[in-house]
Amino acid sequence: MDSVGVLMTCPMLDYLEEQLGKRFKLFKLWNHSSLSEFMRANSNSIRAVVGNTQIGADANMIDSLPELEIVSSYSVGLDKIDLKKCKEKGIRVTNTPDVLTDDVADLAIGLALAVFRRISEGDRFVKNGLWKKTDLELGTKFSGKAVGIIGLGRIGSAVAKRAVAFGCPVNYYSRTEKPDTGYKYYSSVLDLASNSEILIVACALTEETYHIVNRQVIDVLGPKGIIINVGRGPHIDEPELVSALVEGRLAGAGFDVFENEPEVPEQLFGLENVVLLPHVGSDTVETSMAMADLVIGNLEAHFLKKPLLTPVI
Ligand SMILES: O=CC(=O)O
Repeated sequence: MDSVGVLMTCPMLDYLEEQLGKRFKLFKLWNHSSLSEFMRANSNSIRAVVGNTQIGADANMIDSLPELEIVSSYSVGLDKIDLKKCKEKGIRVTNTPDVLTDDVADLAIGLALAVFRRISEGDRFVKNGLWKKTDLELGTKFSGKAVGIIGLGRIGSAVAKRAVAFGCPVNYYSRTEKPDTGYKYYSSVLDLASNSEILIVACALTEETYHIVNRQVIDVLGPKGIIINVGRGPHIDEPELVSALVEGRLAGAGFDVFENEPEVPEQLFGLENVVLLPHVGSDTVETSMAMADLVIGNLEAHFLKKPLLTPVI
């Protein structure tokens, strides 16, 4: 397979780069300053693209690669891939589900705890020597709070399971009610928010879920409410969320994702009740390796004409 051209769109994991380099003819897009020159010279050799949450395969890229057969994404999210175009052109698509579910769900609960119990704030407080002068303000209990989950897929269900272990009643919104969950279903996000004390966004980003958390949702969650986002930045109307936090119309928030990563609204930097992470939901050693192995396994399966491990298309 070492003559098969595989294009990586941006740096991901050293292990993935090494392993792809051992098996395929690897092209690294970020090493080329002129995209058009790169495409002119190499587009006919590239049969696979490996993208991620930053750079996937948009319509432009797909159209520039006439020999493209497969997009193997180093992510579970597919929002950076033009799926419609892939379908039209018969290009296969794979992602990395399941292996990252636990990590993302762990992080959602971690962010909730960090916000409710002031963990990041307390860390800054101690490191800045403030403990000698005063006490950290009281936190808020997390156990038992009504948790509202947007999206009860793999990750949302794993978040729900963890929330139950904290004694939290679980509510959820999804397009359709899931049978036999034991959780309370709401067919509107607005109703979910008005019946929850913490809202956790865990759904896929699609046209329907863009800005699924808007001003109205924020307002019904109210000044005691907390929002956690481990989905995608564009799930939330970010300027509205920032205003709500700055004006005290929300109690706090924890974000792993933002609308224009790696840009983060600077108004959030001074807010102690907001915990910010650089999109690291699946970034553990164990999970990153497992994701890389899936990316490679899907490519190998495709070029050996075997069934894909985790096909999307
Ligand atoms: O955000 C992470 C992913 O989609 O894998």
